[in-house]
Amino acid sequence: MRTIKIIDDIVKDGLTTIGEGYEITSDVEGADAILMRSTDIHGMDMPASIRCIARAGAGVNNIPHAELAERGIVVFNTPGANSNAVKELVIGLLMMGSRDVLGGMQWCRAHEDDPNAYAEAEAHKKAFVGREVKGRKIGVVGLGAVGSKVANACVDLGMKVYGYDPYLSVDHAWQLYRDVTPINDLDELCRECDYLTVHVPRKEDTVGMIGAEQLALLNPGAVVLNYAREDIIDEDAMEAALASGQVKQFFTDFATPKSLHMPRTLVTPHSGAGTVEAEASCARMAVDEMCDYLANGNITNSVNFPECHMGTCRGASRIACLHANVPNMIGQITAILADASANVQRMTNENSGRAAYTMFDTDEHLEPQIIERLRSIPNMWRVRVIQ
Ligand SMILES: NC(=O)C1=CN([C@@H]2O[C@H](COP(=O)(O)OP(=O)(O)OC[C@H]3O[C@@H](n4cnc5c(N)ncnc54)[C@H](O)[C@@H]3O)[C@@H](O)[C@H]2O)C=CC1
Ligand SMILES: O=C(O)CCC(=O)C(=O)O
Repeated sequence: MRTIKIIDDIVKDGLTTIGEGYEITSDVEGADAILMRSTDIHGMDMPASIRCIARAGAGVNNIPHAELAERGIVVFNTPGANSNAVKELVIGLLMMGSRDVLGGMQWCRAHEDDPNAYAEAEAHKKAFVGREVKGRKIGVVGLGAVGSKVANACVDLGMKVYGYDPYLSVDHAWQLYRDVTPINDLDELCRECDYLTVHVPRKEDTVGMIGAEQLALLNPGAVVLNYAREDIIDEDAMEAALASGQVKQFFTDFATPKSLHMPRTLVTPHSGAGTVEAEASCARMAVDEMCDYLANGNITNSVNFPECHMGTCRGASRIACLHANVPNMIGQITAILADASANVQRMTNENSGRAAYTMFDTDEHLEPQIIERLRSIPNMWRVRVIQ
């Protein structure tokens, strides 16, 4: 029986794909895997039993995945599974930033006991006049699963859409409407934008990438949205831009001590992906990735190990080796197997960045001392006997 520790609220619907042979445990100690969402697990004592962590969501800045790779722990995420939810909210907020919907509603509520409210509303409605987004310029920073959908939806709204993404994947490029104009320079993208929205992961080169300089390039009275991570946009710079009127309205999904006190800032409680559909599809994808890894060693959508698929084991035994991406690892593995006269049925090796993965099926079970020899190869992070 394999055991899974669930951190965070994972919707029941998403757990339905956990098949037989798995049980949910309340104790992380001794668990095989962790299923989680946004809790920050930096600094968490990670038991040696944990083989993988599946993050039901896109961002993995809450998980020390590089460090965990070296402990042989595979970290998965669920690319694209919640992107439509974020897109829909961003488009809704774009409208809120263009028409004073909230101000108008608050005015009506404040007049709930006024018998003349109906007539007074007609007289007051001018105070809530907005502008249309059609024909306005929007800059989209990051054109991945979320950004590409936001950009396309803005084209559908008749906006002039510009996108900045130096690492744009071929898949996402294919999905982009041809009316989205790619811009190779961030400052150029920001220049004279009426709207700016960020959809990049939190990493070294994205933290604070929108600062005072970029905000100053926007058209005065611009609307800015941050549904990526709290520090992609420099908060001090944003506060100053809001105070000067350079930014008319700021929407953010992150209730930081500062954002909650900034003028003309509307904050949501990290609810960009908060739809039943997104929660279920993230959970299902995370569960599928986790179970396929635990049962078969296959890796899909890992952020710290390469993609690797060998179906189900057809031999007597399947062994997976998680190791550093350095020369002569396969040479050392095969030398040990040759020494043991082990017949390898199938073998695959993949690498990405600092990590590599070698998986093989053998005709017979390997003796424990052979497994120990594999484990003792320098730069070998973990050897799993899957079957
Ligand atoms: N508020 C919420 O509930 C949610 C927030 N997010 C956040 O949004 C981020 C993006 O999500 P997805 O679109 O699903 O991820 P994704 O990985 O599909 O897209 C990210 C895009 O950012 C681009 N990028 C990376 N570095 C860049 C840079 N320096 N400059 C410009 N572009 C850069 C990548 O090339 C990629 O195309 C996530 O990492 C997460 O932090 C995602 C989903 C829900
Ligand atoms: O799990 C969540 O609720 C947050 C979603 C998110 O931020 C992400 O997918 O990156």
